[in-house]
Amino acid sequence: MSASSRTVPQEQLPSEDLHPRPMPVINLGHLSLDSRTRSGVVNEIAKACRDLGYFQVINHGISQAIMDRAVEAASSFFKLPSETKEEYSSDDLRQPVRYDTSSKDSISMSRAFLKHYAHPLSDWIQYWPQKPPIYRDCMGRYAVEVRRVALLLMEAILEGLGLDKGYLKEKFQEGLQLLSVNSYPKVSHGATAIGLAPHSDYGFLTILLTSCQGLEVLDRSSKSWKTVQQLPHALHVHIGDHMEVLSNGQIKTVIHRALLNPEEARMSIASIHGFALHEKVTCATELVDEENPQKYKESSFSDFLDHLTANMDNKQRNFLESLRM
Ligand SMILES: O=C(O)CCC(=O)C(=O)O
Ligand SMILES: [Fe+2]
Repeated sequence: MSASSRTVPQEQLPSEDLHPRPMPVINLGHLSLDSRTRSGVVNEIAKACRDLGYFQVINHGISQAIMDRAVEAASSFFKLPSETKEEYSSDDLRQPVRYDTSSKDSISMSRAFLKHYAHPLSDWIQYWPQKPPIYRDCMGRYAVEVRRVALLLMEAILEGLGLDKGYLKEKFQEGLQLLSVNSYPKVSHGATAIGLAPHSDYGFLTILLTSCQGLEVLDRSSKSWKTVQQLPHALHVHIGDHMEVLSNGQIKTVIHRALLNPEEARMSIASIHGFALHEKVTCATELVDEENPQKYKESSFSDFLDHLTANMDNKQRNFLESLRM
């Protein structure tokens, strides 16, 4: 993740409204229907990506039970005693599993998180917490399902950019999946209402499952925060830094933040999808020409980790800015 470096600090901008405004909701089931219906959905996704960079998906094929159990596993993990959770603490960003609280990374204002890789599951699951006993099974099932959705979405987004169906398919198939499992307390009197400060996510796209309202996205045209609606059985999707690079700036990364919920403690599970650790992401040559010269340098997830490590205490550690040509 990279913190935003816009001129007005996003922390200081008020949320535009207290009530969620409708956001595009895409029926993913329609992607597998006849080609006319599919291209209608691809166009809807392309428009949402170009205009906003975020949308929600329904009819994605992940059962409510799988989603509920993943949230339950996450919430049970954070209820464990601190000593148990701290077994996973590390300053080394390359550890396969990492637990931390607000203190160290410069964007967690009031958040505890557990981050771990999830694909290929058989390589990583051995490092995941064994407590609570349901964690590996419930989070593993969700991870596999949400990755299937991410691959479907990637294919549709690339198609919407005019790239071939199957563009870089192998690199996406072999790509990494990072789960950021987040826990926020209920807002308490006199404390900051921001759980996670404004930032963008590094990968191509992020799919978020949240237990209750709290996520906000920065609307580029009005420069105001939009509350992300909490629709039953929907998942929220937003574009990350590497999709902006791949599309040569045709679609842009999304600055977002998490507010604490006044009613209840909040859990979220962000599934971030990118290429494999050392695989470089570059602007698609098909989207570069004289009128649209290459706008970003190539980079990998490993380069991103190096950037974060070198800018640990720096709130302006914007990865995407460092790639601009
Ligand atoms: O908790 C949320 O709603 C957002 C989490 C997030 O942005 C992240 O983990 O990168
Ligand atoms: Fe994020």
